[in-house]
Amino acid sequence: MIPQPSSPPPTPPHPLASFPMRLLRPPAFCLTHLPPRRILTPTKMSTSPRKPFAPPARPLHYVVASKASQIDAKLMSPPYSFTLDQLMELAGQSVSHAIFHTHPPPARVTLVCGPGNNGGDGLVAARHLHHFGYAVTVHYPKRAARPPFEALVQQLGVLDVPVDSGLPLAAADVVVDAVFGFGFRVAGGVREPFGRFLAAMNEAEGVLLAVDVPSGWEVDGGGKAEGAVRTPDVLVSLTAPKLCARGLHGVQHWVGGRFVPRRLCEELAFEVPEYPGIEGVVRVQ
Ligand SMILES: NC(=O)C1=CN([C@@H]2O[C@H](COP(=O)(O)OP(=O)(O)OC[C@H]3O[C@@H](n4cnc5c(N)ncnc54)[C@H](OP(=O)(O)O)[C@@H]3O)[C@@H](O)[C@H]2O)[C@@H](O)CC1
Ligand SMILES: [K+]
Repeated sequence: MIPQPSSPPPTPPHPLASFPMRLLRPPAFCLTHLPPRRILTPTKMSTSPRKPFAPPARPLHYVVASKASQIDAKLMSPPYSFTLDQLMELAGQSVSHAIFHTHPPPARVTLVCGPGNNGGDGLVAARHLHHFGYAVTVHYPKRAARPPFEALVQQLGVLDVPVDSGLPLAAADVVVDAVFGFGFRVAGGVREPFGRFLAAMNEAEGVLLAVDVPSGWEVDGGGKAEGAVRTPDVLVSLTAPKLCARGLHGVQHWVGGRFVPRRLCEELAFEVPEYPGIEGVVRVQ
């Protein structure tokens, strides 16, 4: 008789053997299954090939100033119930993202902020740009002494972002015009001290980027106040482009503000563009 090798003792069943397999698989978002993270340095970002621009499939919808303020008022009333702080944060963040796409850091950005909400958008953008690695300077000649503007200036102070009241403008690669938006009144021209700041922006070197509306331009038409800013190199329209942006040539045009409920678009009969992926801004021209 050939001795048979003694068989190993039977392995006891795994405690989870009867557990459904699909529950044992790691979920798709499990961190251990993500590919190793690539750290992008500013240099790598600025040299990476950019996606070619494809115009949007749907035609852009332009709004007049009265429609823009109606949209704002509705957004801040029930049932939409946004606060001004929220809208300003979203607007300013969109501007900072558009700057990142058009002019990645490292770069110097000078923002000129006006007395109203357009200026507030500039203050918010300045904070985000600081965190993205830009060298930021703010010029804010007429500070609004009310919420949320005071807090926005304090937040810049904590980051050591200089907030200057006067001129000359700090030298910059990108100059941001956040002086007037759809609240600008063309009658009577540009009042001081803003006339001097618009003139300084027109003389400044660097890319000129306008927030929502080029300052001094008639929002609803082709007119401009004397001393208005020149045609910007980049325009970031907020929520929906204003009528004065129609027919602009040679301007890189972005729209920001990916938060508008479909129901509001239907209620007020306006359209917003489609946004790619998780972007809060989209280039439309
Ligand atoms: N959902 C969105 O899209 C959101 C949009 N938001 C942003 O708000 C912007 C609209 O803001 P806004 O209504 O405060 O008006 P804005 O254009 O900043 O200017 C008003 C100031 O300018 C002054 N002023 C006027 N004419 C003048 C003149 N000729 N010469 C000198 N001064 C003049 C006027 O002074 P006043 O005549 O009242 O004395 C007042 O102080 C909008 O474009 C967008 O950027 C977000 O923040 C929120 C979400
Ligand atoms: K502006």
